[in-house]
Amino acid sequence: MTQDELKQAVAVAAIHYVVDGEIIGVGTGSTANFFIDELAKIKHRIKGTVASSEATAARLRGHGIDVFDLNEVTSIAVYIDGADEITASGAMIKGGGAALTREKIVASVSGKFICIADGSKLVEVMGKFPLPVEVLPMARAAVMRKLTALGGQPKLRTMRTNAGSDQAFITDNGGEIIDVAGLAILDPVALEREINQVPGVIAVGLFALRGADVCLLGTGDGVKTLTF
Ligand SMILES: O=C(CO)[C@H](O)[C@H](O)COP(=O)(O)O
Repeated sequence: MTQDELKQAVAVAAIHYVVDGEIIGVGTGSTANFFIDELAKIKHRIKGTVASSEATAARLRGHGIDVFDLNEVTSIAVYIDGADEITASGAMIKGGGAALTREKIVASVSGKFICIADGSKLVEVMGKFPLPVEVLPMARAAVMRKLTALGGQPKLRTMRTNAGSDQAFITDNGGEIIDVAGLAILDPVALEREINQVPGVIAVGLFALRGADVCLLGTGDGVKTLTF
């Protein structure tokens, strides 16, 4: 099976976790996009959604699915999102799609976090995928020095402009993303706490303090359910 077929399979499996009549938190990325397309088929069963990015909100609205501002909502039954890496204990690296801050906020107010991922995302030790950290632009250099001191190799995420030059990638929140390579994350909870308290950090893409409750993992042998 291709990686896209595995993503599609876990998106279909995730529909089982959608709670009728409730608000559903929706993540960002290619796997989440497959899920949005599946959710559209049962949109009459849910009250609406909260989106973790402008891109996700646009895709949901494109399907005619209601998207609520988080401030209008008191509870979210379940949050469904992909991951860049996930461990056997449910800790994740997220933020490859630059939506880590909103993803963390929506996940934090959700009853359950269902991670949907193809099998390549399951790792023993996280860190091969560079850890995304969203920062206030004025703190970029200071935070990079701290991340270097922690043993990482930080790099500012850039994007190519229409004019062909590179400029800092700007998130939905007006932040910048630093991708940190070279970390072997042996204690994800401790590292998440440590990076969280660096002034200028908006959010770190480590989801260990609040990890996944369930991971639907797409494999050649079908969708495996890991419960944490
Ligand atoms: O954290 C994310 C976006 O910020 C995504 O969940 C993560 O990057 C996985 O993306 P994909 O489903 O495209 O592999």
